[in-house]
Amino acid sequence: MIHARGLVQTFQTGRGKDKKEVRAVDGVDLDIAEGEVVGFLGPNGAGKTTTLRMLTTLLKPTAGTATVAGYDVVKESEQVRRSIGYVSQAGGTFSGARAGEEVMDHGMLYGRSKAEVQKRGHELFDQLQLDGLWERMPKNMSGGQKRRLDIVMGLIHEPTLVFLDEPTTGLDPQARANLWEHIADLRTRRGATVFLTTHYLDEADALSDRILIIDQGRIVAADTADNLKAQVSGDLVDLEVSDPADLQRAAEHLASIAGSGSRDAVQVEGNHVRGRVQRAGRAVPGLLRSLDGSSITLESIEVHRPTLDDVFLTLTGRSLRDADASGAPPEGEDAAEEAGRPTEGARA
Ligand SMILES: Nc1ncnc2c1ncn2[C@@H]1O[C@H](COP(=O)(O)OP(=O)(O)OP(=O)(O)O)[C@@H](O)[C@H]1O
Repeated sequence: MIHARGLVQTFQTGRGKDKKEVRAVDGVDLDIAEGEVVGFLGPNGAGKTTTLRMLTTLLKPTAGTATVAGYDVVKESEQVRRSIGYVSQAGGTFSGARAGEEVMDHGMLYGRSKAEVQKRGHELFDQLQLDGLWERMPKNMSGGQKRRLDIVMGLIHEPTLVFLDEPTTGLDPQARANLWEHIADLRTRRGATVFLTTHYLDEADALSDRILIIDQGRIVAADTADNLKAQVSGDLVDLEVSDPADLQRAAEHLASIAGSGSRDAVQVEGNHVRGRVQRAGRAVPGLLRSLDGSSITLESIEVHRPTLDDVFLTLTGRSLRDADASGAPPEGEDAAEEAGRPTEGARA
């Protein structure tokens, strides 16, 4: 469904001697099969949107090739646009018509009959909790309602390949949960292929069959959430020691079952000692006995299964939450080769 080889996108930023080149996407290979839901995860500025814009034909690659639904993104961009649904991060601008009319126009643009679009449009309004808003002007909708209308527009022509750029950003928790259900449904009921970017770890985890992690323009991991988590060595054991004088001794006990067994495998912070332990569920009872035997008392003990953030930390040495590409130039400067962005409001 989606295949890319060596995709690169560079942007020129700054002027005169401050001029520099940003490699927003730096050699991305992708293979996404029909019916897969793939989560594209990475910190701000990692290159997610830029990759998506190349795949949806909005930006011409600086180098590399990609086919989407069997069509070349550069040579057959029109066919690519006809074959996909796209919900951009920024959302669309609307013409000033009522929401229902916008949806009707958009669906009919794709050659669907009026009756079909009307039926599907009302269904989507219902499913995305926009019921009663068919006659409302988008400009009089709340941010969350407008976001959901963007999603209706991206899905109205029943595409079997859907690109969603941070679909749930700006939605309240209930609308978010509702949209998750809808995305899961796209695959199970309609057999659609979904490629979604997100920086919400829980979202990627809950929805995706497979997760691609991008950092600084490069894919650093591609696997199921479970397999990625299995790469992180062990569960995090967090001991809170009652008496700070016992911290170093507690650290030695934890180190004896953690990672390489060396004292470096554990960290001390405040009253806490933390380290990664293989199969903590089995190792912890013995640890508690040995701490007890040394008269070290604990306030608490917690065991955390690895998260996708731990995966990112293991791969890059940074936490996904703090890994925003600092020092990156502001977006929108001197965009290179904007490849014929469709008219405002039109979604491919
Ligand atoms: N038009 C542009 N001109 C200059 N630099 C750009 C442009 N668009 C993106 N960049 C830079 O390219 C890098 C990748 O940006 P991109 O928007 O693809 O990241 P992202 O992973 O989607 O981030 P976010 O989660 O914040 O949307 C960033 O350093 C960004 O500042």
